[in-house]
Amino acid sequence: MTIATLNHRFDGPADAPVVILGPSLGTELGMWDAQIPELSRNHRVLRYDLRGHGRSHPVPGTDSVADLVGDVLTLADSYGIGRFAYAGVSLGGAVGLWMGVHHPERLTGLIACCSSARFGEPEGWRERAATVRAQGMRQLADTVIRRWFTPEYIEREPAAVRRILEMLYACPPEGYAGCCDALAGYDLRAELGRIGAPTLVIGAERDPSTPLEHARELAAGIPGATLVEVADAAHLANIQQAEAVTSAMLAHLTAGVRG
Ligand SMILES: O=C(O)CC1=CCC(=O)O1
Repeated sequence: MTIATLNHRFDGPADAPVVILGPSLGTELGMWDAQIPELSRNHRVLRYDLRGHGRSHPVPGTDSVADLVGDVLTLADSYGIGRFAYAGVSLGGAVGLWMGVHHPERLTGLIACCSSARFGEPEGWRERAATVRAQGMRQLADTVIRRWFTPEYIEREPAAVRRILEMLYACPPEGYAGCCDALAGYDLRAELGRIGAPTLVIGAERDPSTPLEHARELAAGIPGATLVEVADAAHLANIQQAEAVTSAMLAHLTAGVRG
């Protein structure tokens, strides 16, 4: 396993319970900005960039979700953070789910937003990795963004969409491709029952990347999980329906986690 040093940022009171926020493929820690004012009132919020994304350095070679989990645990260890709540969007959620199966002792609670136990066929991810390695991010970004927001939102909120598109354009192709390789090898379907942390699953009604069935499968497979289905949002529901997602997260972090 290789470990990367992750770019990260803290918000909120130093003595509050810690929640770590994991971003989705191709984005940066700023994708959580809408959640920070509320979450950081009573939590110490630690956000990070995935390896090879934003200001985190890439690690050459094929990545696995286990590697991405190792990065987060190493980051937490470097601050002496033993136990924490973890919330992630999409690939960021997969990092939390994998942690829930393999490192349950670290988690007080878990939130998986627009995530999945398996993100489609491995071959699709290998092809996507090859495409960005050969052609860069530009073309792919213009396609992918249409799965992240509904057409109405793209029309109504061009500045918000542009900001996320710029993250995708700026994502180093090798960092992005490495995380596509990690997604290709990721399949937690048979292991969801091992997750013991109190878990909230958030799905979005109009998410074409991880359709609602993925959220329902997660909630059905994780013992005691709560499912919240968010209306009128595509894949980046925490941005498109920031209020609904933030309040579901806060309710879980306040009442649902185990100290
Ligand atoms: O970018 C996509 O197509 C959807 C996605 C899968 C994993 C992730 O983080 O985003």
